[in-house]
Amino acid sequence: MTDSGEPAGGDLIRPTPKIPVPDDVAAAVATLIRWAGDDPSREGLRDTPQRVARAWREYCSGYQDDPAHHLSRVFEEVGGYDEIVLLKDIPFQSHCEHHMAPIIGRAHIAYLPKDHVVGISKLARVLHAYARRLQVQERLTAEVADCIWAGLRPRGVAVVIEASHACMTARGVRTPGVGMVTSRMMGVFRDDERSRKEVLALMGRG
Ligand SMILES: Nc1nc2c(ncn2[C@@H]2O[C@H](COP(=O)(O)OP(=O)(O)OP(=O)(O)O)[C@@H](O)[C@H]2O)c(=O)[nH]1
Ligand SMILES: [Zn+2]
Repeated sequence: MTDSGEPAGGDLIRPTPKIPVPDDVAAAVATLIRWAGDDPSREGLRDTPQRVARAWREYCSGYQDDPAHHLSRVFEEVGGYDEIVLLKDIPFQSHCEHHMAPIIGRAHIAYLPKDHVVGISKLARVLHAYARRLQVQERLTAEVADCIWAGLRPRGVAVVIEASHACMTARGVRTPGVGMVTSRMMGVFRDDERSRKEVLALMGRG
């Protein structure tokens, strides 16, 4: 519980603020509903264009988030710790840029520090800042790795992302149960096979 008596992480479960939706955005959603075969003026759909528009602001809130900013505060007093730091199994949601359909997955993000570390939650914040945009999984993986590489200047970065794409499971080829795996290895994790094996083993992908 926080000081105000709310459950920890309460700001994540507050109702979405009712930001004003521009008329043309709501009209576009109403057009889509009509095109899908329904009547946007019927009672159950009356507020849907505004709701959908606000939902999309939330799904795409990463455009208002500067990923590099999350890595600006680092800690140097880590008792000489110079082994792998791994944040494993981070759940995330994104949307594919081809169909704007959900991408749901997990990321494993590791780095080998040189002389400082970052607060561990910041690795997840970097992931979400890029995931909450229209994406392809390859670019998401590369952007997360590149951001950590540039922001922390570590000896190595390894990012592995496993995800399921609703554009493949719920439509199109309709193949449920398939997962896409992408990875980006930088520094020692790219150049040294032993380090790469070690980080992949820690990720459970040895
Ligand atoms: N490489 C990659 N492809 C993706 C990702 N998300 C979606 N796709 C693919 O993007 C492709 C878009 O292909 P198009 O032929 O233009 O679109 P489409 O006719 O809807 O294709 P189908 O999904 O095969 O029905 C599809 O093959 C999707 O599976 C991603 O993150 N990475
Ligand atoms: Zn897609």
